[in-house]
This record gives sequence, C-alpha cells and structure tokens, in this order.
Amino acid sequence: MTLQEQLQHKIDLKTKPVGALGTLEQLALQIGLIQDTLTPSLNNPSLLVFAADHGLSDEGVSPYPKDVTWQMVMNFVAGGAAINVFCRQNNINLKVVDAGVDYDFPAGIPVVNAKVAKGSRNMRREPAMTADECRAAIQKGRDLVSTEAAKGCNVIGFGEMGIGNTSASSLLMHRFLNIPIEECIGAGTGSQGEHFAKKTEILKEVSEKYNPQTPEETLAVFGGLEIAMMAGAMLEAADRNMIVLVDGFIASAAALSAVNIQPEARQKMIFCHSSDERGHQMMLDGMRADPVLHLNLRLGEGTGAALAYPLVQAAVNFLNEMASFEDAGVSNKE
Ligand SMILES: O=C(O)c1ccc[n+]([C@@H]2O[C@H](COP(=O)([O-])O)[C@@H](O)[C@H]2O)c1
Ligand SMILES: Cc1cc2nc[nH]c2cc1C
Repeated sequence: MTLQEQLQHKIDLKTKPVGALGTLEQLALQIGLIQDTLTPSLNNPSLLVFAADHGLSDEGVSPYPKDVTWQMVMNFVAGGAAINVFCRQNNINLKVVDAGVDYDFPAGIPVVNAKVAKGSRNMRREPAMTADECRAAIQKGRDLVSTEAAKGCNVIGFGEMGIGNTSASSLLMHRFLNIPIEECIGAGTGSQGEHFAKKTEILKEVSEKYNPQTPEETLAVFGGLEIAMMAGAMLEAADRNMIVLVDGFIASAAALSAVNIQPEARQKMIFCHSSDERGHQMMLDGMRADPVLHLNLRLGEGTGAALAYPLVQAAVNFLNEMASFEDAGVSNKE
C-alpha cells in the first residue's frame, strides 16, 4: 500500500461514518503526506506578517492613505492588531517583517528588517520591481523561513499588510489564471462607486502595459515586495516539507506566484479561508483549493490562517488520537 492508501485506510477506520469529518479528513491526509508519516505532529507554529508599500498607491487605488502600512506595523508591535489577538489565542509565534515599508522604523523594535526598498515602484510608469529587487525579496523570504525551521517550526502561516496590495494581487491573478482583469478586482479596504471605477480603469491600463513572459518576470512587474517575499517564504517552506498556511486574497496571490514558479509547492499549502474580496474564490478555484473557513473576512494580516490553525490541529489530533472501530469495539458497516 502507498502512504496515501495507508493514511486513507487509517482515516476510514476511525469510529465515524466514512467521510464524516469532511474537510478535516482531507487535511489529515494532506498533512500525513507532507510529513511522510501516519502520525504527523505540529511543532512550534509561526506566522510571518510581511509589510510593504506600493508605488501604485500614489494613483489612489486604495481608499486609505499609505501611512496606514507603517502605522499598522507599529500596532502589530504594540500587540493591538487582530492578528496579535488570534496568534495569542492559539499560541502561534508571530513575527512582523518589514519587506519594503516606506518608513524608517525606530531601532530596537521587534520588526525584522528585510527591507528591499522603500516601497515598490509605481507600475503605471515602470515595473513594480526590478528583476534584482524581486530576486532579493524572494531570497529574504526563503532565509526567514530557514530561520523558523531551525527553531523546530514545521507549520507556518503567512499574512501581509500593505496599502494598495489588492491591486497588485488582482493583476497577478489576471496574468497567472488568464481571467479578465475586471473579474479579478475587488473592494480591497473598501473601494466602491467612483473610487472603484477609477481603480478598475488604472488596473486595466497597467495590465495592458506589460507583457512579462516567465512567472518571475510576472511577479516582478505586477507584484509587490511583501508579495514576492511571501512567495519566496512559501517556496522555502515547501522545499522543507513544512505545512504552509495561506491567508486571504493577497497571500493567495503570493501562493499562486510560488506555484507558477514551482508547481510542487502546491501540495504543501493549506488555503485557510475564502476571503470576501471579490475574485478570491475564483483564485482558489484556479488552484483547486478547498478553503477551510468561510467567514467573510477581508482583513489580511494572516488572520484567516491564525483562525484556521485550531482546525488544522483538530485534523492532526483526530488522526493520532481517535479510536478505530477495532480499538473501540464498535461495529463497522457490513
Ligand atoms: O486578505 C484579504 O483577503 C484582504 C482583502 C482585502 C484587503 N486586505 C488588506 O487591505 C489592504 C489592501 O487593501 P487596498 O484597498 O489598500 O488594496 C492590505 O493591508 C490587506 O492586508 C486583505
Ligand atoms: C486599519 C487597517 C488595518 C489593516 N490590516 C490589514 N490591512 C489593513 C488595512 C487597514 C486600513
């Protein structure tokens, strides 16, 4: 029997009707395969929040001012953001990474300095990143995950903070999945009416301006520093057979970029929730992902990943601890 068959057999012999634990059964199977074992474990869970600014925000694609990016980083540091609350609740080690915020943070605060540039470039005029900047971001993401792995972490969530980053994510989705740009654009932090019409017009113009060929070029042209760093981090985690917890629309755009660079990474990814951001469900469908939660979240920061973590634990725990029909002396179906 292959490991997949053995895992399926183990799941099917638990004291429940076949399939009755639904998505948790798919998770248990996936995690067993990632760790190459019938008895997986979750160790030292971490969540990395990547923050960066976007040159395109100068064009007014977000209803919020760019300063919210650094201000929210300070809120993460103070422990007051939603992601701080949910990580504390679930004992997840949270790290905040400056991937490219347009701000000089004071020395000595617990923000990992991985700044590649003070924000990406305005893609209405030039590619968001040069090839070198994008490569540097990917590599720094990889290095950060290596550091977590060295501390015994085998399950890692990814989130982000960056005013304007739904625009970059919509463009990546459009390119990688070949979906008309209009269907990839959503409200982000709350764009509507005339504002939304303007966002749509700008993203259409940007989408027609470039014709990148490779996945790396596509990420450099349309992505952002936090998105590229997240993609690199996901690739490293996948290479190391870590469980990758993907948050919402922007984290999924990073995952989509990573999968286009290296398709084998997909198998290590758990898509934690279906965001309220228009286009996210279609992006998940494009990666054949069945998300764990449907909570109408549209926050980012990694909140969906932190909230899904207890369910990932439940999947591992039922596989390890639940009695089989034989153990419990319960009659199985004929
Ligand atoms: O994760 C999501 O699904 C999500 C959906 C909508 C907005 N966000 C967050 O909102 C910010 C980007 O929105 P915007 O309107 O500035 O492009 C960024 O900080 C994201 O973390 C996140
Ligand atoms: C306040 C605020 C918090 C956020 N967290 C992630 N994206 C955000 C965007 C805004 C505007």
